[in-house]
Amino acid sequence: MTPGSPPTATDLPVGTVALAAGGELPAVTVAYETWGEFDGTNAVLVEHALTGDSHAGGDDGWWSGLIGPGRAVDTDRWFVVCANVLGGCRGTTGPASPAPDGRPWGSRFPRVGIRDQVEVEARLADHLGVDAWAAVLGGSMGGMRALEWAVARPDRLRAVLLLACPAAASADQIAWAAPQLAAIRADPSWQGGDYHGTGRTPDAGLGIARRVAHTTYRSGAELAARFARRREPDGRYAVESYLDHHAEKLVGRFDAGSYVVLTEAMNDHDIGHGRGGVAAALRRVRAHAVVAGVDSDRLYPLEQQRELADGIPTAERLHVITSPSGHDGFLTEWTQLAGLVKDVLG
Ligand SMILES: CC(=O)SCCNC(=O)CCNC(=O)[C@H](O)C(C)(C)COP(=O)(O)OP(=O)(O)OC[C@H]1O[C@@H](n2cnc3c(N)ncnc32)[C@H](O)[C@@H]1OP(=O)(O)O
Ligand SMILES: N[C@@H](CCO)C(=O)O
Repeated sequence: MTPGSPPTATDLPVGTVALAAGGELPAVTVAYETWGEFDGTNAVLVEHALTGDSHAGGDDGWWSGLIGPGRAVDTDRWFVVCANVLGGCRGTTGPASPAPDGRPWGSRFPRVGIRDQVEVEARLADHLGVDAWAAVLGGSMGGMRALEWAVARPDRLRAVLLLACPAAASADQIAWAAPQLAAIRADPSWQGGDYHGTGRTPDAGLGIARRVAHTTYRSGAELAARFARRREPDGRYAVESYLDHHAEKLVGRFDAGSYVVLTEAMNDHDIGHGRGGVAAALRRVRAHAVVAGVDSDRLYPLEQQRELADGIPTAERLHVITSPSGHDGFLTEWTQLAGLVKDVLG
């Protein structure tokens, strides 16, 4: 494929995955896209967040401002790979996928973690012939996977960008996830997680989850500046209408079962578990590390990225992204993100 040409999208079977917490998941498929041309040393892995997918680049990708010819991740130079995460709903095996018996996994889908997700990505790297990534870049849940790469497979990446992510999910983050999970499970259409193929989907529950989550992804100051106490012609507060819109969009493009699986994977994230604690785990990192947070992020506050920057021997300092957009700043602040990406890619 020639640099700058359209992405290639592929489904790759990677076999049975032995899960870090026990048990196994058979017949796993990973869906991924690539941009640019592989020369043996120039592969960059981009890790998506909770509701993202493999479509990071191109003109309509979720990181389109950063990935493409002449952009910070220049696809004329770098071979960019982005895979849909294990447990997701965009091609990689998740609860909506058929199990080996042909029925959807549904409630039978096991509890998978960030470590399992990275194991699947490592098999993809093996398939692509990538011995070591030039860099792994990720924010939020994608940052958790990038960190897992750097800690668990230090010889398989030369640089890492960790954006708006923690060493371990905090009580506050698990707390914000709790009403989201409860809303989905309380929806009568959830049917214990076995709603796939029944013609009923827990849209109301997923929509409530997104409203809660999206509020935590933005800052109070931003909401005040954008919406204040204004109302829509139908009487809803403008900020309610905004959340309704984001709920409706997510319901239209995402599976509630995946939302539950991935939210629990984030809750379970603890880079130090079984590795002598967070500090010991962070000391394993050898890749050049750039760590950044968003100053207005109330969900993954800067203290968490400071812990990473202080604990990772190869991280020089904490970079602070200035943004009114809260946690979502890692998806919107193109100019500042481009500077960080250039720093990582050297
Ligand atoms: C493009 C894709 O395919 S996305 C698929 C992959 N998705 C991901 O990776 C998830 C990551 N993305 C996201 O979470 C979000 O889309 C973000 C963070 C990028 C959005 O951030 P921003 O660009 O700052 O958008 P913002 O939060 O201001 O929302 C804008 C939307 O709100 C709508 N909106 C604004 N005010 C109101 C209001 N009062 N009432 C109703 N809707 C409103 C806008 O019309 C706009 O709608 P649109 O997105 O359908 O065009
Ligand atoms: N807006 C992001 C936030 C999660 O980090 C998403 O939907 O994936």
